[in-house]
Amino acid sequence: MKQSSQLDQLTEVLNRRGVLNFFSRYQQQDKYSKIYSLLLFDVDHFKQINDQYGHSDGDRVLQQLAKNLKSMIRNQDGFGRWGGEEFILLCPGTNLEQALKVAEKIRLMISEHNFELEPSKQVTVSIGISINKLSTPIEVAIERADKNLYAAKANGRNRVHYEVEKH
Ligand SMILES: Nc1nc2c(ncn2[C@@H]2O[C@H](COP(=O)(O)OP(=O)(O)OP(=O)(O)O)[C@@H](O)[C@H]2O)c(=O)[nH]1
Repeated sequence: MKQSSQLDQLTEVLNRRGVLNFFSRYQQQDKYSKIYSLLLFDVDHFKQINDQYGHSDGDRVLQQLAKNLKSMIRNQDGFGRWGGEEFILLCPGTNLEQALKVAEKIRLMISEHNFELEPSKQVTVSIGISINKLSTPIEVAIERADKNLYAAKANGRNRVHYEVEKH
């Protein structure tokens, strides 16, 4: 059982503190994986959903989204709500090819899910990815993923973005 101080009350997935705690345990204890990937995703035009259907339907969308995600991630992954309509998935030992597959699976699953909004509406997410060494601090990994999330939004939303960083 996770402590309630580490769970988000609305969606019952890890909250920010829970994600940070998951990460520090992973970074200290993992002896095998040399890399981790981080997926940062954000519901597209969520303000419009709130405005059109009301805040409680908006809340329900976040709850269903979190529930669906929880059912498809691996045991070793860490998943939580980073804030507002933004979620984070941390995948130990996952390379770019695998991360792109996971992200695309999530994107497609959300875009095809019936959120039972009336009138019906497609809900989509944009996803930014970063691939990191085990020693990379989570703040850096998030910053990298956030740049890619921003690009995914700018390129039209409902998409996954990853760009190799130039050093
Ligand atoms: N219902 C509900 N709304 C929330 C919650 N947390 C944040 N929001 C709303 O989420 C909305 C986020 O809006 P923006 O940051 O403008 O982004 P967006 O409309 O999703 O647009 P893009 O991210 O650019 O696609 C705001 O209107 C917040 O009020 C929550 O717990 N429940």
